Amino acid sequence: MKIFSKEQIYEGDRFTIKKQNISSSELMERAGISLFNWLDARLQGAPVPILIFCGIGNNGGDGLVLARHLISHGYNVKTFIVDFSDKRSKDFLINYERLKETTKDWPVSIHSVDDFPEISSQDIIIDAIFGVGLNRPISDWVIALFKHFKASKALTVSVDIPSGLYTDKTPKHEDDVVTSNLILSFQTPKLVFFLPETDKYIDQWEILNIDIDATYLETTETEAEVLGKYDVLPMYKQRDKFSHKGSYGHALIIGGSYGKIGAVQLSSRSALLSGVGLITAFVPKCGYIPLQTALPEAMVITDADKKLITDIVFDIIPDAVGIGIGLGTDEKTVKAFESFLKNNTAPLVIDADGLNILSKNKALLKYLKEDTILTPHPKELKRLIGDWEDDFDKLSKTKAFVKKHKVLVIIKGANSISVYQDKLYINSTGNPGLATGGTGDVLTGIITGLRAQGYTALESACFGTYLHGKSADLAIEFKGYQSLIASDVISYLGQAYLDLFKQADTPLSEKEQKPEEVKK
Ligand SMILES: NC(=O)C1=CN([C@@H]2O[C@H](COP(=O)(O)OP(=O)(O)OC[C@H]3O[C@@H](n4cnc5c(N)ncnc54)[C@H](O)[C@@H]3O)[C@@H](O)[C@H]2O)[C@H](O)CC1
Ligand SMILES: [K+]
Repeated sequence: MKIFSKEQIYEGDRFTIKKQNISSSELMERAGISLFNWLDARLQGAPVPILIFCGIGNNGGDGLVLARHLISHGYNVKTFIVDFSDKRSKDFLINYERLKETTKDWPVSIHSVDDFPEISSQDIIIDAIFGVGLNRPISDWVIALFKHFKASKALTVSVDIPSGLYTDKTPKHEDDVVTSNLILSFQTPKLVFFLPETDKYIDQWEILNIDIDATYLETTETEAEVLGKYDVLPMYKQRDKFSHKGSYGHALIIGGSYGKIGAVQLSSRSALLSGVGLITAFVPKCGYIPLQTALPEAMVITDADKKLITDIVFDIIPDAVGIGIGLGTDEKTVKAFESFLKNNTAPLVIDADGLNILSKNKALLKYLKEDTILTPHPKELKRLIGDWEDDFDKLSKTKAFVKKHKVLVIIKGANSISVYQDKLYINSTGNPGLATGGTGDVLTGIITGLRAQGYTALESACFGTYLHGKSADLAIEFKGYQSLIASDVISYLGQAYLDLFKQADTPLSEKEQKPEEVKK
């Protein structure tokens, strides 16, 4: 699913209005009706007090449309105008008048703390104060209103985006944003829904369709995309009836040091279960017996040294190499890594100590072949690209790094982001159960395995992170968050593949309804 920027959202509005020959207030009507349909389907006419707080721009306008439809369907609604500016938008004003026609009374205006209404924990707050148009610091009394919402403990539903959240920067203080329980966002999720620093403002979100022109949605290139099952499914490569083990590539995992052989075992096993035809592990001598015992399907090549990798030489021709897991950063290993980088021609995935060696020896970056995949967690990324001011700065610095070195970087985290050629691909699977040792080794193994099977760097990164997260999602249903270990993620990889072809068995939600159809 594409993530449109604020400018692209406004452009999509203009395009749709022109192409469908509708007015901007008709588009706002759709937005308000989609909110109404969503709420009505859940509330089923319940007389719960609904307090709608509207700003003076189009986000507020959406709130006014919602208020009108709820009121005319008999709901218990109180509408407030948060009067932070007298520059009311045209469509706000149209709907302000329309609401008056419906209720025969003006909504209540709030100008200061003295005007705040009492809010009970049983009420529902609709936050339609600021949408994507927020562009400067918010007045103190409006921030006090956000705090008043929070103190009430009422269920809070934000229209489009929690008020106070910018689309392109991180808020300075936590109190500057409405604490919302649910965001009903129009047409496209916003990038801030997926970033670690803004995660605390995002509880649940749903996308409401407002029929923005389909051609515009399809043809507009976006900076970011969030990848779900139907985005990765076309990447899947079917297996051919007459294929043999040579058809699915030979992956080589290079890593391990004394006490860290398990990492190589996890990576190699993951590569195997990702579907690779052959797997070889290159380890120090101490890894020979453990690997041959625990993973009989793997071939093992050993370094001359017992405990460390000191010279990476082998006589196989791998289709992809994953290097760095459990490797250590001993001087001899650094030398071996350097000479390997200079000579390697196979598609490459670098993780863990491989990344740490690169960070300490930036001169080695020039040896990275195009489309090398780097899989840093945030600390490794910081060592690689330097510190950042906020998540947006982190993304732009990563993009610059990716462009300069012509590589692909996967920023690992709750929503792992693959950064490639100026674009961000956000993974949608995974859960906090993955916060445990070894899961990164598993990811490296899966991605190396896919790469060896002929998936492109981008496909391997996107499909690999998807499968990795999906395995964990399926595994926790039986293991729970606490007891999930990296080996479980590998065990459920087969289920994650099978799940790609399972049909959704949930009925179509209101999201798929035509927004024009107000339910009677
Ligand atoms: N395609 C869609 O997604 C549609 C979305 N809609 C809704 O429109 C808003 C965006 O509306 P806009 O009028 O551009 O902005 P806001 O309502 O978010 O902002 C209010 C208004 O206030 C000014 N402003 C910004 N920051 C401040 C501040 N700190 N203090 C005072 N005033 C401020 C700003 O200049 C704006 O004019 C979107 O989120 C959706 O809810 C459309 O209804 C349909 C299409
Ligand atoms: K809002």
